[in-house]
Amino acid sequence: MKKKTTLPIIIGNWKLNGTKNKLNSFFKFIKDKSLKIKKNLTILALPNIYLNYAQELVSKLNINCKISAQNIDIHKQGPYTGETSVNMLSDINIKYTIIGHAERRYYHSENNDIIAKKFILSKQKGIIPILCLGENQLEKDCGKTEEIILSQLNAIASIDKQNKTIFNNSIIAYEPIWSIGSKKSADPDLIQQLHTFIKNYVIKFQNFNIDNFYIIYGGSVNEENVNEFLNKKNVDGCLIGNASLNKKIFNNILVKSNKIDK
Ligand SMILES: O=C[C@H](O)COP(=O)(O)O
Repeated sequence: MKKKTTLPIIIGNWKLNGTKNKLNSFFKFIKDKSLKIKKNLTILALPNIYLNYAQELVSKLNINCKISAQNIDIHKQGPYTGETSVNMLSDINIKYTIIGHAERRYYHSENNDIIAKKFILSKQKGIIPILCLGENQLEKDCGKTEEIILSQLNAIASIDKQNKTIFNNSIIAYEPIWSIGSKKSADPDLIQQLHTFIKNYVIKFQNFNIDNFYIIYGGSVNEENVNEFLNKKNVDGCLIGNASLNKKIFNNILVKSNKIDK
């Protein structure tokens, strides 16, 4: 993000889904609809095996959509079978990666320390981290939402205490775990409040020196509710799972979000 990003940021996360055929049909649809995504920063996060293919496809079709990875390994190279490094992403010109998605935290036991290391690694390589954080249902029920967010932010801030610009050139995706894939999106007013909480943390930590730092919401976002979130202050965009898998729905989300002035 060398120059200021144009908001809103709409990120589709295909998770463990997709084929070459699906990608062809998805981007062809977008192209045919002459989608007005010029205004948005639109990103599609794909399984590693499709990154290069998708990158070439959007370039060939001249579509204004960036391609992101969904994860990186904690190492840059070496005997780590099955992993993909930040160096490899950079080698194929990928500029974004999701870090610390709730599904990585849960299914792959990634803790705050691992995620903080990945965050730093991607920043060192000039790859924009899309850092996911958020509380689970139990933590929410116990009133621990802010405490959890704080511990996740502190893990990043404390990995290099001298670096008071660590959150610059990054995207934070606040995703309450209970809302992911549940069709139970969060209350947009609450999201505004929590995004403001996150932003204030970063402003204070960096002593107002914030630049190219964005906070987006994820969790059961669809074409009906997307603008309820985007209309809120300090909501710079959305991270969308299920609804990004359907080209027509994702297209509608992009068209709708383009009408928002941020
Ligand atoms: O990465 C996307 C989020 O996990 C949200 O997924 P969802 O839109 O299917 O709830």
